[in-house]
Amino acid sequence: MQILSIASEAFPLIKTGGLADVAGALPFALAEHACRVVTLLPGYPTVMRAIETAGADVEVLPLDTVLGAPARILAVDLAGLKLFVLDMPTLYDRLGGPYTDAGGHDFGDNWMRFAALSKAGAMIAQGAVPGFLPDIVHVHDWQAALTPVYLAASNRPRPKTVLTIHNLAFQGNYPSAIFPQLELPAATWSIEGVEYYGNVGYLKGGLHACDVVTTVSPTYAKEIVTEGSGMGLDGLLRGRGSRLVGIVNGIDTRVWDPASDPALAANYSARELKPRIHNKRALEGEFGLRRENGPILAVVSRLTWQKGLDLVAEVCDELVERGVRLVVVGSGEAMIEGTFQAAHSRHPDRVGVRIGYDEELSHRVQAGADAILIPSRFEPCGLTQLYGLRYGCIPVVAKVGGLADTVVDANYAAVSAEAATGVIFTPPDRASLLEAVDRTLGLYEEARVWRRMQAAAMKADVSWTKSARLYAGLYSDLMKE
Ligand SMILES: Nc1ncnc2c1ncn2[C@@H]1O[C@H](COP(=O)(O)OP(=O)(O)O[C@H]2O[C@H](CO)[C@@H](O)[C@H](O)[C@H]2O)[C@@H](O)[C@H]1O
Repeated sequence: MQILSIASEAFPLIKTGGLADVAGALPFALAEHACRVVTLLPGYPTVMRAIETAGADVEVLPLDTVLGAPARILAVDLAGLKLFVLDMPTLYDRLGGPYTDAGGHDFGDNWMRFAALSKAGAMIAQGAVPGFLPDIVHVHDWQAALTPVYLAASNRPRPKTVLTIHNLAFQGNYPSAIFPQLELPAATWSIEGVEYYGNVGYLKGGLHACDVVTTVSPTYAKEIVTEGSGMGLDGLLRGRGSRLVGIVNGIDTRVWDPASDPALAANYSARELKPRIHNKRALEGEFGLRRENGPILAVVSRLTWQKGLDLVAEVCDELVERGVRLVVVGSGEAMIEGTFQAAHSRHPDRVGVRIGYDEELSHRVQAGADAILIPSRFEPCGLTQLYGLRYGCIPVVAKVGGLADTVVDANYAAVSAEAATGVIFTPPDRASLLEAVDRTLGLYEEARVWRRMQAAAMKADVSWTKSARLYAGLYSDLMKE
């Protein structure tokens, strides 16, 4: 099967969050199921530089103008991924990140940048690149969600389409004034098309037009059809019935492997856990933490309301009172960043804070901390708890979305059966979080129980194996329709 995947980021070329991890790892797992995936990415400067640095062979393929501007497709193999890169310097060759300028503000023309990505994807899906015709088009999030809309609106043969929701909070809604520039037929300005309460809704349009909607965990698939968690799209999603499927994310177990990870001070495994302590000592050094025997709790995350990190920021003093040391790596809302920094000033050798994004450091934190706090208010899947499991960094998570699907709570029965892999709490509020921390500290005190939990966590299957099989099955069912 030939799959065209369309995403606005893919690890290791460009990453701001979990979408990149999934778009970068799933193609490898799907290869085991005879799916050949080519991923279409925008030609951001980092992507173009990576191509140049690697000295990779680039095939340049002409493309008709995309939304009125000249464009071309580069076909290249990079970091093991087969890529199409949409080279449109007017849209992508600029300073900043994939979505924001150097000051962190959204680019004003993101509607055009990602409509162009979607439109180019639709053109490729219908044979614009000689010799390439996909069986399935798999698009990710609002940035690629217009591809199924363009395809459904065309009267030429088209492949079947799958749209994956990684986070319903980001929908790509824009004023109606942009509609004429999207080059969509007038009929798509409708309730079955992209019209969304008088605006243009990219995700909304895609959710209607695609053949199957998937999201990244079974529990999130159930949550988003409810009014409380559907973010305005629950009615539409309910209407899709069995065409909405939850498939839990895996992780790239080659990149995330404590036994061989080059970022660590010492490698270790479920069988040989002892060297893990060297990573803890190294983490204490790196963050200037007081060296002692108590636990280190960690946060590696966007510092946002979604992730519930205002809750952690507010209880830093209580954590310190309990003898906990805390390490925070992340960036996001200024209030939360400031609260963590203030906690660091009050407790410089107990609360270590690194504001920013650092991929290697995130590996060292998972290897050196004892537990990772993930008190998300909603979480489609979550990957940091999976990294935590793999690295024996016990996840302490809110009972939502994929967190509930991937962690086994250390209740009495699970601990007795040596099946517990973490601590789950609900609701995501300050009191429950502190209770969960107390429970975690109690488990940590019992060294044998803790070691067994670490071993169970590290043995949990967090790979893509099962889920890649589900995606491959979904694709082949669609092809038979
Ligand atoms: N400061 C920092 N330095 C280094 N690394 C950092 C970092 N901050 C975050 N990261 C990394 O970014 C990724 C975040 O992935 P998540 O799945 O936890 O959340 P995200 O909300 O981005 O993804 C959305 O999409 C994914 C993929 O489907 C879903 O799992 C998730 O629930 C959904 O919200 C992880 O790889 C994490 O290690």
